[in-house]
Order: sequence, then structure tokens, then C-alpha cells
Amino acid sequence: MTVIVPEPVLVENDQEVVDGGALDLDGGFVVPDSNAFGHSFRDYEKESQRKAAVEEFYRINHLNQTYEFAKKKKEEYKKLSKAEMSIWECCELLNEFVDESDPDLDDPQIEHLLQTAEAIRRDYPDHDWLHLTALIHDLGKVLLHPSFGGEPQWCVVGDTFPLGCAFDESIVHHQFFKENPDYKNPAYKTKLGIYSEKCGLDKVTISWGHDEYMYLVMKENKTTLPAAALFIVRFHSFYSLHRSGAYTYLMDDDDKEMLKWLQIFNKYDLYSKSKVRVDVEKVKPYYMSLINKYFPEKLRW
Ligand SMILES: O[C@H]1[C@H](O)[C@@H](O)[C@H](O)[C@@H](O)[C@H]1O
Ligand SMILES: [Fe+2]
Ligand SMILES: [Fe+2]
Repeated sequence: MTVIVPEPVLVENDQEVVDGGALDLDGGFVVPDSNAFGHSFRDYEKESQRKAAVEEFYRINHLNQTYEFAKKKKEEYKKLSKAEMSIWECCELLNEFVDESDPDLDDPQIEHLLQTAEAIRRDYPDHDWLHLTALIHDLGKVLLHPSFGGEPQWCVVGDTFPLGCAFDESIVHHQFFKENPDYKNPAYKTKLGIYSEKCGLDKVTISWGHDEYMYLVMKENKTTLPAAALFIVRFHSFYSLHRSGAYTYLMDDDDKEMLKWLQIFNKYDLYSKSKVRVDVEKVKPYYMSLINKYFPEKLRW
């Protein structure tokens, strides 16, 4: 059954740009109570047509995401030697992929990018950087594409979590970590593991996937987007931190400031998922102007 989720209601607000200071944690977005399938959002236990596949996704993901693995992948992809293309070309490539880890959506990813961007744009009209951040936040899923070796879903999508320290119980399908080789490693199984209190998230190795990859692409291609945009992209799947409040002892003061923006963003990323389609051709000129403002024409991927 397809349930049409009503468009987010726009409530007047006068936000200031990122350097301007004032930060309204409630942009006026009215959170819908059900997803595209008529269920509550991120309910991993609810019987649904996606439940079994999502569970299997997390079994394999939690088994294979180790500290060594994530380090190796980062080294490999940091070279950005796979492709050369513009941001928009990458958006179009995502047209063919459905995210197997997502219990709330089974539409091609380009729909999700535009829905997120348009929803946040309605509530934060003056924050153009936030609109573009929303448009690009999941572009790292292009790792699924054959030109990137067609990486399997388990190392591209899904929630992310720190490696090199204990797996927090708030992580989705935590039970599957028991099969992960790091689970019993004495160096990694304590609360802090290899890290120190307030070391800063930049020092923490996070499970490998589309977040960290897109962060690298943005940074290495010298985007002029603000630091908050890079933080949002890099940690948007780190739900145990931004939704459950786990691992906060790893954050430094800068991370704490940035987290506020991530929490604003998350509302739009999660709750804009619906069967309401955005007219791509209509909105494309606006997003092209933002891409030209904040990115070079061609990027290395
Ligand atoms: O884009 C992904 C996807 O939607 C996943 O299902 C979710 O687990 C991740 O956190 C998110 O970043
Ligand atoms: Fe994502
Ligand atoms: Fe997303």
C-alpha cells in the first residue's frame, strides 16, 4: 500500500545564515507520523515488506565492518582516482539505486535527495548552503555504481558507528556485532577503546560507507561550503550519536557546535521520505546555481 505523506507545512521563521548566530532548532517542519509504507519511521522490528531484507543487510554489515576494514577502504578511496564528474552528473547516476538498508523508502535515491533538499529549503529559505548540503548528502552512494567497482550495499549504506571501541547498544541490530572479529578484541571492547575522552570525532574511525566517502570528496575537491556542511555529510548516518546520544564523550567542543546543525538536518533527511515526487526539471536551475557557487565544475571521485 502506498500512503501519501502530506507536504511539510511551512511556518514563518526568520533564520540567519550560518555565521549569523541565531539557531532555531525547530525550523517549523511538521514531522509526519508515518513513512511511505504507513508505518512509523525507523522501526526495525515492525513486520513489513522490507523487514527481512533490512535485517539481513545489518547482519552482513555488522559482521564485516571492522577497524582494519574501514581504515583500508579510506586509504583506497582517498586517492579519488575512480572517476571525474560534476555534482549533477553524480545525482543522475543515483537514479538507478535503491537503498537496501532503509525501512522507510524504496524509491530511487535521486528522489530522496530532492525531497530532502526541497523540504529544508522551505523552512530555511535563506540558508542556501543547507539546501545544497541536503542535495548532496547521499551522493556517496555512487560507490554502488560499476565505475566504482560496484561495492556491495553493506559497505555503502546503513547507519554508521565508531570502530576501535565498544559497540553501543543503541546501534540498530546490535545483536549482530557478536560475530564481528572486533567484538572480542581486548583493545577495542572497552568504552574508550583506542580513543581518549573528548578526542574529537575527526580522530575516530567510523564504519566505512557513503558518509565518509562523500566527506572526502567534498574536502579534497575544496568545496567552499561551511564546516557544518562537511560535518553533516560525514556523520548523518551516525544515529547512535545524533539520535541516541551515545559516544558524546568522544566529541570536542567544535563537534558539539556542529551537532546542532546535524540534528536540524536529520529531521529533513528522515521525515521528508515520501511518495510525493519532486519535479526535477523545475528545480534543477536553482540547484545548479548552488553547485556552481560551492563546487568546481568537475570533481575527482
Ligand atoms: O542514507 C542512509 C539510509 O537511508 C540508511 O537506511 C540509514 O540507515 C542511513 O543512516 C542513511 O544515511
Ligand atoms: Fe545517507
Ligand atoms: Fe539521506
